[in-house]
Amino acid sequence: MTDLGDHISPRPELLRMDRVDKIFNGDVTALKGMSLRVGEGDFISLLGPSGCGKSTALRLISDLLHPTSGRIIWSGGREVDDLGVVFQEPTLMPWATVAQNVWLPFRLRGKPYAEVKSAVLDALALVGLDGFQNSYPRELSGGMKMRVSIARAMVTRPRLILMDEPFAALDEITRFKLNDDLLKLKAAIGCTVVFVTHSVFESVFLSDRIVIMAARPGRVISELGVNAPYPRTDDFRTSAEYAGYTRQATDALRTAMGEAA
Ligand SMILES: Nc1ncnc2c1ncn2[C@@H]1O[C@H](COP(=O)(O)OP(=O)(O)OP(=O)(O)O)[C@@H](O)[C@H]1O
Repeated sequence: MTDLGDHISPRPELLRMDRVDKIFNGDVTALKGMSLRVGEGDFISLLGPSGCGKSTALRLISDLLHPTSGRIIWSGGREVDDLGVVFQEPTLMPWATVAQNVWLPFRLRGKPYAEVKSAVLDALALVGLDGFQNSYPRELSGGMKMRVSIARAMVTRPRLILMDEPFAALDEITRFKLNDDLLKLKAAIGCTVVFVTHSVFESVFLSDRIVIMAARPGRVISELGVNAPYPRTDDFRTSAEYAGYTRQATDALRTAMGEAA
């Protein structure tokens, strides 16, 4: 399935996975022939059963892993500040304050706190944590810790944010709230998001494109465009249109799981 998404995403290309295979230890085919076009400003969800290679795809895009074959090409090349990553666990430093945690990507690039303080405080304000800069992670709820993790990922204003099931461990109400806020944040900073999830509901609410994957070997089997306008609110969550998209995504996922069985 090459040139996937060329017909669906009209936006300028940010990056492209071109027939990427990833084989671990010579015998585990985590991904086979994955092609994906990511457009500037897209919100793409990778949806699929456990083991279909969703996290492997994110790690390949973030350069933590290298393809066994195929290529990942950034249009116009990639700068160090172009990428932010959010994992399922907030992965905060417990001994450091919220502000020090969010400062980390700058610190790793040798930038003193005083120089980037306003960017750190802006990022915290954008995730709804105004005034929490001197708190420690242990003083925060699970949802607030995830907000810090998101602030850290976007503090350098990356062009692309990769998110690997960031809300899976949260209760449903907190998850809804973070879904709402993530869309607002994306609109505010104008970034592109590639988001991994097991949840059909979450993928439909957030995405303009859902890439459905199957396991053994991990591969893309179909793509669903969600052509509902942003901003999306609770009205969208309770609409017939939303129900229709969740039905289509569920059917596609069922096919993916059937193919994998
Ligand atoms: N470092 C590794 N070494 C060997 N095999 C690996 C490695 N990382 C992933 N795999 C295997 O590659 C396949 C895809 O794994 P991956 O974690 O990408 O799937 P996933 O879709 O993200 O799964 P989940 O939804 O459970 O997180 C699995 O069979 C997994 O066991």
